[in-house]
Amino acid sequence: MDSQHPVVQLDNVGLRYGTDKEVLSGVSCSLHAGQFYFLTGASGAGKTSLLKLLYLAQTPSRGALRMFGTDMVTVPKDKLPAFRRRLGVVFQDFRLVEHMDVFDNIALPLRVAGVRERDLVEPVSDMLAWVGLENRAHAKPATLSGGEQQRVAIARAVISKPDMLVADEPTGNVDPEMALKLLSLFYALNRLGTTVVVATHDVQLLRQMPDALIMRLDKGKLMDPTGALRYPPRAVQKREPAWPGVASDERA
Ligand SMILES: Nc1ncnc2c1ncn2[C@@H]1O[C@H](COP(=O)(O)OP(=O)(O)OP(=O)(O)O)[C@@H](O)[C@H]1O
Repeated sequence: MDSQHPVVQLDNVGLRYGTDKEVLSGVSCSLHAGQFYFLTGASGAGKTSLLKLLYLAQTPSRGALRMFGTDMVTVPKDKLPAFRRRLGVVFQDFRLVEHMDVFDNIALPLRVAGVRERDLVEPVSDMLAWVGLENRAHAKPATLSGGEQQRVAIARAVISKPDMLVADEPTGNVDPEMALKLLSLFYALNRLGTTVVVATHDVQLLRQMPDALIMRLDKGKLMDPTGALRYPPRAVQKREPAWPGVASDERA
C-alpha cells in the first residue's frame, strides 16, 4: 500500500489556533518516500505548525492531510498511536522524560516496540557513542546542557529507524561540528529509506545536503511545494559510517 502513495499529502491545508487567523494557509504538497526535505522560512513563518501536522499533534482546520495513504482528518482517534509509532520526532524543546536517565530515554522507542532488554544494550550504546554521550548514559536530562539534551532527543528519534523523521531545528543548540555529525546521522537514516523532514534556519546546514529538497514557508504559505529551490551544492558529509555500529565499507 505505502509504496504507491506519497508518505504525506497535503491539499489546500489551513491551520488556525483557536479563533485566531490562519497561521498556515492553502498549503499543498506531497512528501515522497525516501526523500530528504528541509523546511525553511523566517521565524513565525509556520515551520513548527506545519511539522505539528506531520507528527499528528494538530489536525488541519481545513483541507486534506493524508499520511501513509490514510486520511488523517477522518481517521478514528484510537488509530492515531499506530501512525505515531511510525514517526520519529525531534521536538524544538526536546521533551525528554525527566525521571528517566539518558539510556532509558534513548531506549524508549525500542521498549515501546517490544524489543527485549538484552537486545537493547548494543543499539543504545552505539547511538550513545554516535552522539558523543557514552559517558552520560546514567545522567538525568536536567543535569545535561541544552546541546546534550538535543543530542539525546535526536538519538531517541532515530533509534527505531522510523518511516518518517520530523525534526524541528535539531541543530539549534550544538556547535557547527556536531551539527554536521548529526546531519550525517539523518543522512544515514535517509539512506536506509526513512523520509526526513528537517525544519531549520541554518543555511550552512542546507548547503551540506545538495540532494535535499528545500521547501520554504513565507507567512504561512508554502513557496516551493515541489522542493525545486536549491542552494549551491557543496560537499556532502560522507565521513561517518552508514549507521552507528556499521562500518563505512558496509554502506548501502
Ligand atoms: N499554540 C499557539 N497558539 C496560538 N498561536 C500560535 C501557537 N503556536 C504558534 N502560533 C503562531 O503561529 C505562527 C507560526 O508559528 P510557528 O511556531 O509555526 O513558526 P516557526 O516558523 O516555527 O517559527 P520559529 O522559527 O520562530 O520557531 C506565529 O505567528 C505564532 O505566534
